[in-house]
Amino acid sequence: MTDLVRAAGLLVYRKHNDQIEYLLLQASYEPFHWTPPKGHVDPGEDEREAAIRETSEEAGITSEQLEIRDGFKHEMHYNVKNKPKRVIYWIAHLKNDQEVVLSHEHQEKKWASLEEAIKLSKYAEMEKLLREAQAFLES
Ligand SMILES: Nc1ncnc2c1ncn2[C@H]1C[C@H](O)[C@@H](COP(=O)(O)OP(=O)(O)OP(=O)(O)O)O1
Ligand SMILES: [Mg+2]
Repeated sequence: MTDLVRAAGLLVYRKHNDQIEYLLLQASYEPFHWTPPKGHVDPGEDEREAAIRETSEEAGITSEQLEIRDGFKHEMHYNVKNKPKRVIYWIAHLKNDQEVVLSHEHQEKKWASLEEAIKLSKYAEMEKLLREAQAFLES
């Protein structure tokens, strides 16, 4: 699998009035899709390091502000331009309610409930991640 594209991200959540909200970012390029902060794994990096770095770059949230939850790791696969892509996600709790700062790669941000997040992200693989995360967080 030499041409597997490796990416990783953090499904960042906060609790607002007892409701879990997930951070989604909208790409500033077509198809203007919504995903959690994530991106490609750099040479010499592992997935978890890449997930933390991308969250810092894309949302301005550093690891000190996050608690990455033990016991949850989700792998998803899809094709981009006919090449297989694998994205590994962890769940991370945003401990303080600080401002999300976008990079040029995204044009909008949203703190979304489970159902809002499923609608925004559209993809079946994202719905699976979100439902699994919600079940984990409610257990
Ligand atoms: N879960 C998914 N299932 C199917 N297609 C998806 C999914 N997420 C995104 N896509 C689509 C949207 C785009 O057309 C294309 C690439 O999107 P994406 O994987 O988010 O990479 P990206 O290059 O925009 O960002 P990144 O560098 O953060 O990985 O795949
Ligand atoms: Mg990205």
